[in-house]
Amino acid sequence: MKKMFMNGEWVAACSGETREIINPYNQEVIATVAEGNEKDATLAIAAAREAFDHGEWSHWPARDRGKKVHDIATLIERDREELAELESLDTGKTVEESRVDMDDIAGVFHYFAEMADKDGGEIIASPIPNATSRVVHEPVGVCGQITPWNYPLLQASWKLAPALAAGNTLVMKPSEITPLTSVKVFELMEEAGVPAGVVNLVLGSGNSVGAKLSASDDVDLISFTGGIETGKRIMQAASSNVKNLALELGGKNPNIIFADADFDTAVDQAMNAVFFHAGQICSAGTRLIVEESMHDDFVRELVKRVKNIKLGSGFDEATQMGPLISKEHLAKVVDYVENGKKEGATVAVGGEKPDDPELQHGFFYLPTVLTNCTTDMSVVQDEGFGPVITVETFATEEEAIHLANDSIYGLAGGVFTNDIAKAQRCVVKMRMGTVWINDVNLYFPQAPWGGFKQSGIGRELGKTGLEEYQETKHIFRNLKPEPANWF
Ligand SMILES: NC(=O)c1ccc[n+]([C@@H]2O[C@H](COP(=O)([O-])OP(=O)(O)OC[C@H]3O[C@@H](n4cnc5c(N)ncnc54)[C@H](O)[C@@H]3O)[C@@H](O)[C@H]2O)c1
Ligand SMILES: C[N+](C)(C)CC=O
Repeated sequence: MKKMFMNGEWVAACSGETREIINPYNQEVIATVAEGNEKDATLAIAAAREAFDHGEWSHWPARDRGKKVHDIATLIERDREELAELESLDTGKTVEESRVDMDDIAGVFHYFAEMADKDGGEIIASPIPNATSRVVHEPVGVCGQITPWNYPLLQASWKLAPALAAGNTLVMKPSEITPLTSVKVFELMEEAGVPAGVVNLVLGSGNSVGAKLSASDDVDLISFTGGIETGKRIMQAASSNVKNLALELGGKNPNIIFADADFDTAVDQAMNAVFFHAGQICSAGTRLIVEESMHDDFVRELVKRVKNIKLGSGFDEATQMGPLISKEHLAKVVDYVENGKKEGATVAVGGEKPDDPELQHGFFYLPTVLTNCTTDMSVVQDEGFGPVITVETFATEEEAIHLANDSIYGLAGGVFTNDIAKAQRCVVKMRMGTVWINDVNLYFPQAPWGGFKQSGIGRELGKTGLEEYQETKHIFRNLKPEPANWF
């Protein structure tokens, strides 16, 4: 049984309960893990609180903390293949995709390790004579970190690395469906010699462990990646002690395709945007907004290529798309498409589960293109989180921008055109945290990631990703103390 990590020890759940982890490709049990609850969360929070309030970690020289974070990255690189296979077993994504994730993850740890000792604070020009004014950054304290199932270790790394580099202590709760690589990375952090109590892992459900982390007065910051409704609940719970809050929520991401775009690139990237990891990506380009004059050619080519996507086991090199994460999620995607059909969308390809006998034990759904879509349809407005792309058309640049912005979300979007001035005009008006020109779904440690509107609050990665884990302190020093004689 996989255990939880608290105060430097591997422990079972207080209740003794366990949970079975299922392979979404064939529904086989791949692991049994401890199933913690509020009591376990309380113990982990206490360990993190003690380590922050009375431990040495937050007072270590920043350079030494950076070295420790580098060591974690090196161990991830050493165990890259094991981690990638574990991630694919747990999520169903292809091992090739998981290998890319592991390289990204090691890169994130190296990036924040490098940043750990680069901040010397700032001297302010004091408006008061005979005084100095200095700004420094300090760790926030105890951080609660809650992650989703679609990119289990990648999303964890975006939280763990900056929190540690900045000198915080933390309690992480991974998704209860996909905890395996998080357990492994805590083993690596133990091996790297991160002091006891600094990093703590509690496994269990959102309603118990996650809710406890969000509401506890002993937690100073909550960083959450997941769905919008959960984010709203966490935001409410976090108000109990006015926690610092970072929310990375969902997206319904448009790709505007102008008729002057490179045709083959645009078709190819429209597919990359949505069919990686079966569309279970927050920034998946699920909403195609295509210029009227090229619509028919574009859809014809798209459908031709989508028909050839090979579904299967993530461990088969020929597989291009794996299953959805669970039976429940598959049922949601089925309903989502059925609703779209009722609203008038046309299924150009897909639109059902595959009938291939080899795929009947997994949670598979066919890659799907829906045409004749309009902005008022639920398939255009709601995040389906499956391999489903909707197609709308536009006649003018203004209309394309209007459609792209017609959403409660604002995570990411793309523009495909060979007219750079046109691209720049669109970028300025698109209300999203990331906009790609002639590309899709790119992210790297140096650039901030996060959403406008209801896609979230705050930014991970980049300089801002470290700042989320820092408090800012102003230190004023009077060089000529004397009575003010006001009273
Ligand atoms: N913006 C981003 O960078 C980003 C990245 C990845 C995923 N996501 C989003 O994540 C969602 C998919 O992930 P999911 O289905 O795991 O999301 P989810 O909201 O169901 O769960 C996410 C995490 O929250 C926990 N949780 C559930 N209820 C909770 C509660 N009441 N209090 C505290 N924690 C609770 C879950 O156990 C899990 O660990 C999608 O909407 C996707 O867009 C966003
Ligand atoms: C943030 N990202 C794109 C890595 C994963 C979103 O689900």
